[in-house]
Amino acid sequence: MEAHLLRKYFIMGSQNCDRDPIEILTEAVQAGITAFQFREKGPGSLAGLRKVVLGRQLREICYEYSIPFFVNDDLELAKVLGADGIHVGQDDRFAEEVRARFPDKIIGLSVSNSLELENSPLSAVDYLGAGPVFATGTKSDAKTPVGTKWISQIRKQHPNFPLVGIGGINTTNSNEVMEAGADGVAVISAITKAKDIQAAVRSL
Ligand SMILES: Cc1ncc(COP(=O)(O)OP(=O)(O)O)c(N)n1
Ligand SMILES: Cc1nc(C(=O)O)sc1CCOP(=O)(O)O
Ligand SMILES: [Mg+2]
Repeated sequence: MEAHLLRKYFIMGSQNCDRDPIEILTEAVQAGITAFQFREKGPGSLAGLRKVVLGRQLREICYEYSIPFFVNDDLELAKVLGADGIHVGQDDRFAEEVRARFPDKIIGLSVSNSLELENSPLSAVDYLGAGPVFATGTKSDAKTPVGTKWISQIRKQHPNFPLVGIGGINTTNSNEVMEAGADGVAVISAITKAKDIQAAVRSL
């Protein structure tokens, strides 16, 4: 994949939103996000048909603005929505299985420590999501923050592998993540909770 697509990677589900998710994503794409992940998960999230209906609307916005659209975890949903990519974690479906099923989609994999990295099938995935870099209140089962050191360690081991930092990243600390060697930053609350999404995306 082209690593520049990871530069400002926005992740969102309706459970992250205090107002209409369609409005939030529209403002974010207009402000210059480079990728979007639909992560409808956790307390307050939609299920079943309501999840699919929202996913279709968000997918359409990304299509209109030529932004790659990813689905988190849910392979069936990714298929139904015609997603460009899928993000899976260490506790989700095996990345090789996802690759076998979706040879043409962009596949992202989470890595939080050296053991996970060593055991990761890098040949089956297109980018790594590394974190949580900083403490996050958004994901209740997030691991202990690993700091920007984790980003620089991965970058040292894999100089050219597409890499995005995630977890507690905001407009004031995103530069640290970039300086450590990431190709980009993946954020939820830095955009969903921003008073001015245009300014937030610009600063990231
Ligand atoms: C870009 C990106 N990186 C990491 C994650 C986290 O994935 P995972 O560890 O599977 O946790 P959940 O998001 O499924 O709760 C991600 N979603 N995106
Ligand atoms: C979805 C997710 N994954 C993480 C990981 O470490 O893998 S942290 C996280 C939540 C990111 O939300 P915020 O930008 O609001 O901190
Ligand atoms: Mg997951």
